[in-house]
Amino acid sequence: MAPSKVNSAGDASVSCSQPENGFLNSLSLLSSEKAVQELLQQSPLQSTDDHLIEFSDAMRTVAKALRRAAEGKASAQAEAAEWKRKYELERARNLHLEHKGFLNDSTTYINCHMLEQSHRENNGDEERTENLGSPSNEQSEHCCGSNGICSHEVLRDGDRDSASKVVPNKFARKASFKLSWCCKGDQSDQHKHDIVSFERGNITTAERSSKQISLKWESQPQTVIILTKPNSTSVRILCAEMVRWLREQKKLDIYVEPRVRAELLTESSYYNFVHTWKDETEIILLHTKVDLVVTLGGDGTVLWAASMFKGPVPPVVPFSLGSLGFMTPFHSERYREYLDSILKGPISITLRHRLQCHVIREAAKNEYETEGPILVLNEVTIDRGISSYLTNLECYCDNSFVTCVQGDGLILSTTSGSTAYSLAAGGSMVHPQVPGILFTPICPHSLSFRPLILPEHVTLRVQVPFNSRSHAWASFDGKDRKRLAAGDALVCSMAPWPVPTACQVDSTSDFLNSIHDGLHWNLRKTQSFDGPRDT
Ligand SMILES: NC(=O)c1ccc[n+]([C@@H]2O[C@H](COP(=O)([O-])OP(=O)(O)OC[C@H]3O[C@@H](n4cnc5c(N)ncnc54)[C@H](O)[C@@H]3O)[C@@H](O)[C@H]2O)c1
Ligand SMILES: Nc1ncnc2c1ncn2[C@@H]1O[C@H](COP(=O)(O)OP(=O)(O)OP(=O)(O)O)[C@@H](O)[C@H]1O
Repeated sequence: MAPSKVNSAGDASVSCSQPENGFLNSLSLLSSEKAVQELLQQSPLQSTDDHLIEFSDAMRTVAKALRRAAEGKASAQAEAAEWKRKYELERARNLHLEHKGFLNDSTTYINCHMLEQSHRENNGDEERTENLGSPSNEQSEHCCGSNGICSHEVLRDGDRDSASKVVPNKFARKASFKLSWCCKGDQSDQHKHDIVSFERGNITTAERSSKQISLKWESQPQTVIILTKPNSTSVRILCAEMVRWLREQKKLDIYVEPRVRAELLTESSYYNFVHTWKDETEIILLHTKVDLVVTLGGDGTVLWAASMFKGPVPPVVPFSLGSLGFMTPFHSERYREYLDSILKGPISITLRHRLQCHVIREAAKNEYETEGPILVLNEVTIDRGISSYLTNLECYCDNSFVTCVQGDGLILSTTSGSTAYSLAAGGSMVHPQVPGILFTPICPHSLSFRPLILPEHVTLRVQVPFNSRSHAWASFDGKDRKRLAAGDALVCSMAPWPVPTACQVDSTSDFLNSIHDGLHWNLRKTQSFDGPRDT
């Protein structure tokens, strides 16, 4: 009988030494197959299997340990980056103050103080000093008491000491305001943190989700920044008109971008009073000077405005001069009427949450090499860029494995961004006031990949694995593309600084108007009355 062999893969191979004898060959084949069956049931193979199972278990344990180590590293790096950013912000602020002589020159101190005082008095605004400079003793936790929160809490403008008490900024010219959560048209007594109450052992939910947020100025706004869509004649004309009106009728200080100031001055030297800034350091400090942001353009201009404020954002009034205008409820023709009532207040606002993203490089030797955070109002997208290969993205939520995205990419979106790219990729539309993060795949190569909505408190990590065929690309509100190489990760969580946007009516009406007018949501001709019906 011809000898039968089993190769390393467990396949049987038969050597036939006498090919001329067909009958004998068939016989030997049959007996070889039998021998193979017998061999397969023998213990050496069984034990090989056992070893393989043991080995793969061990590999899995090693992989798990490696993943945990990588996760620990990523979150430590994210935390380090956040501390670095805070340090840099503080340093920039100190440099700026030093530059202005506020810190060292006592003469300047007094002069500035007097100047500031006289400016306030000229504006009939002595009250503002009290608001900003001397929080009363009862204001131990929230200076506005329990019925609402103040501007410095929403804007978190960093003027707090380590014990989290408000450090009064004597020179701040910013108007202060108070936010309160109203329910069915009434001012609610409940503070924003009263989401649940525990009475007599029962847990009940407060009606937080139905509450409209109202902003009430506690001192008159004095400084407005106008941000405009570039290369638009209608925007340029409106901007010039609005600057003149705000100056002459409302006596406001006005900031515009350097490009816009140059355009205004080309038109007339009248616009010499308009302020601008020179460099990034001054942009970082804008939120300490500006009371209100006005945008003239479409949604892209609102995104642009939000991106200028890497920390706290003053209330934004978005005027619609674009094609879609999901976040721009104010019609530009009626700007006088709208601005008049907004400057008086109170106004309904939508607190639009932003996501804070860190790119963590595998190659970073230490936390100082980690890139600074990027804040997005709509979404961060991780996609395949120009690569023709599927993305392979490992996703974790608070260090638990979520899934691997194999497809064109992944969108991590805010609820404000739910009507933008995420919607086009099949995500749900979510009211902007709902706190959450949307996890929406882009063209997943799988039949069962439904989009997710995760709670606001989670930290998401999207990692390009080492066995990925190509790089991935991250983009932030459709801008600023960054390459993610194998081993790089993007860590994303809710940012502490929302964008407060003024509502035309209220948060819910504005959202519904946008999906009806902007997207023609569920538009269908009404079925006619005549025809068959249930009897
Ligand atoms: N396939 C898509 O739908 C797709 C692709 C790429 C980017 N985008 C979106 O474009 C945004 C960048 O906007 P841009 O103006 O700088 O670029 P853009 O000029 O290309 O305009 C994108 C369009 O998206 C609309 N849009 C933006 N934010 C929106 C929102 N929150 N809700 C509803 N519609 C919104 C804008 O009105 C505009 O019509 C990105 O954040 C992304 O969401 C969408
Ligand atoms: N001040 C600005 N400086 C530089 N770029 C800006 C500025 N404002 C807007 N942009 C950019 O210009 C582009 C178009 O802006 P925007 O979306 O506001 O106008 P639109 O396309 O006419 O309106 P819509 O978004 O409604 O279609 C966006 O990509 C946006 O990022």
